[in-house]
Amino acid sequence: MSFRLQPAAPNRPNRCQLFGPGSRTALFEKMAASAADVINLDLEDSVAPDDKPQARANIIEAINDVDWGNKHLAVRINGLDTPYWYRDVVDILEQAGDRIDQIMIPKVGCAADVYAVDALVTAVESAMGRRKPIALEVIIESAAGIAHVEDIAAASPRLQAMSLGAADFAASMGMQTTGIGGTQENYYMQHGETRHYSDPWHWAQTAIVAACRTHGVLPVDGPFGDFSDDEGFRAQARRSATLGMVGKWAIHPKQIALCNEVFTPSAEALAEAREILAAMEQAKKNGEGATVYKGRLVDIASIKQAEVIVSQADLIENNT
Ligand SMILES: CC(C)(COP(=O)(O)OP(=O)(O)OC[C@H]1O[C@@H](n2cnc3c(N)ncnc32)[C@H](O)[C@@H]1OP(=O)(O)O)[C@@H](O)C(=O)NCCC(=O)NCCSC(=O)C[C@H](O)C(=O)O
Ligand SMILES: [Mg+2]
Repeated sequence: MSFRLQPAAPNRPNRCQLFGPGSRTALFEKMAASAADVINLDLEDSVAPDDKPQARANIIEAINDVDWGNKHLAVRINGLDTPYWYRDVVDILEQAGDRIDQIMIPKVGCAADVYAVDALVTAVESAMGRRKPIALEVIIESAAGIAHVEDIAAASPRLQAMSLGAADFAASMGMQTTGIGGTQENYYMQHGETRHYSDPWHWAQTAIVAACRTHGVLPVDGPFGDFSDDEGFRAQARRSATLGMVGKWAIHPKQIALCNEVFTPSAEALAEAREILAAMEQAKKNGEGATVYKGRLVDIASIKQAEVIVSQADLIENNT
């Protein structure tokens, strides 16, 4: 136990991050009208190289002109290994108004990657007299990223969120799969005649959650590629929520409701959390630190567990 308190993560809903290519302007109004908490306008891998300048211009226009309501509005810039990223940052922060909230940095491999973008953002903000500080989010999607995950989580006071990018992560790790998230056919234990499927993303997810929780950053699960597989999406998202992630990406509008369903505590979970708090309140009055709730132990740590669920529900109720 450390005497230092764990810092709180940003107090905003982040159940669903809806992505759309900056080159598909027809999607922007639909994204704005959706039920996603966060919008990620993309300049990176969903935009072909020849379309990058036009996509940048489209996104600047959309930031200025579309009514984004109360959505947290982010732009995914190109990676630091490309010639595009600095112009993404400079053009957006020079030409887009204050409605933009956040820049997402893909393929972050070390803390210095975040430092470099932070330095550029800080310089442009200062030169332009921008009053609203731009937040950052990062994607962990490489072997280097996961190896340096804790340093990355601590890299900038601007950092608000960190996602696992399953597709690039799998490629960087040399994983033998073309699936983006979810169950992988060849990742199982054999017990007698029965296959027990295991979760190849689990280790990276827990490393991300631990790094994020240590440094007050929101941990987010990335894409699930097969948007025709609702149950596969639910299973992946439920595992992520159980591990402490606060939300997941939607790469198709079908996935928005699934994100919101899984990352909003259910009425049953909320009722149980409130009953545990009431049971512990009664225990306190009785001078006890532990008591029995539905035949199981609850103690002072149970109060903190229950408060996670109650505060998630309150946050969503107060912001939607
Ligand atoms: C996946 C898509 C290319 C599918 O597009 P489309 O063929 O148009 O889908 P549908 O015909 O099924 O669309 C039905 C209606 O929904 C609208 N739509 C489609 N996509 C979106 C969206 N993203 N936001 C809002 N609305 C959307 C269509 O216009 C249809 O509307 P209507 O005609 O009125 O009914 C497409 O969904 C898409 O481009 N998705 C996002 C892709 C993307 O951004 N990818 C980047 C993130 S994932 C990644 O980069 C990997 C990661 O980094 C890693 O390494 O893991
Ligand atoms: Mg990627």
